[in-house]
Amino acid sequence: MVNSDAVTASSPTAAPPETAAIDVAHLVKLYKTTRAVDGVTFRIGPGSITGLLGGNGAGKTTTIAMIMGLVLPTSGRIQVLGHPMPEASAEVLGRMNFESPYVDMPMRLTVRQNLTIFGRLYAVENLRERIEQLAADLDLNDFLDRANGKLSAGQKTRVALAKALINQPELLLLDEPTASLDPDTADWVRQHLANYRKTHNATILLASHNMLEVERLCDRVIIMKRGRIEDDDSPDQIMARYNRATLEEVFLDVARGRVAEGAP
Ligand SMILES: Nc1ncnc2c1ncn2[C@@H]1O[C@H](COP(=O)(O)OP(=O)(O)OP(=O)(O)O)[C@@H](O)[C@H]1O
Repeated sequence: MVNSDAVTASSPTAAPPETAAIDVAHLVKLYKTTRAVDGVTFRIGPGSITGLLGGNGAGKTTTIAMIMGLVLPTSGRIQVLGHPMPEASAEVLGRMNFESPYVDMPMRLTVRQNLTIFGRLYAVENLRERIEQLAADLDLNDFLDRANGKLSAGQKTRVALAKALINQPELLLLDEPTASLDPDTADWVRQHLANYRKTHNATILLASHNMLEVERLCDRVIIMKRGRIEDDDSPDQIMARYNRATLEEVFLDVARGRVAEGAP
């Protein structure tokens, strides 16, 4: 159960710009005997890009799903844009959005129809123009009137990103945003996300298996292993601590149980 008293008790009286975009404390999710998330605490400032790294089953998707309010935590508390989740989801959901390759959009509807439905759900103003803008930005025009089910995996990923940006969210949660994209398109999507963050002062939390992506895009990296946070710092600091030149090498160290220098 989410402890809303704890939220009230620890809420800072600071001015809104200092309110964390995401603030989670002692988050736990149990699936029967599996501790998918096992006591996770972090705070993410507005306007930052944070990467969630970890091997298969580390708890990244579950963490993101709880922040979105899609999965209820077993215990712990979550605040998003200064509001407790999932209690205040009505106030918050319109200001955030997410993308996951595991959540498909209706297959028979065209890309334009799908974006129209999501745009209406988010009460987007001037929706037709917004869809045209996204189609131009994300290069969707060649298949805007094709059924979603007839797109390639990479095209679907771009459509999913358009859906995630339709309401110009302040907070964007991305689960492997460049999965199944070719290197050129993936690089271009990363550039788009970096620009979006800059122009909208948006906060982005992304789960990724692409270490280079995280190195290039993220100010901060949270490494998860078996539902817990194993490390949390800037990519440079983490690489320095493990005495490694790339995050990929750090990832292998963590996966194989090697310990960082100076670790407790
Ligand atoms: N709905 C569910 N029911 C039961 N167990 C689940 C469920 N969802 C996730 N799990 C389990 O919780 C753990 C964490 O899964 P999660 O999907 O959060 O990991 P992940 O870090 O996103 O992994 P991946 O990189 O493979 O996507 C895994 O052991 C998984 O099997």
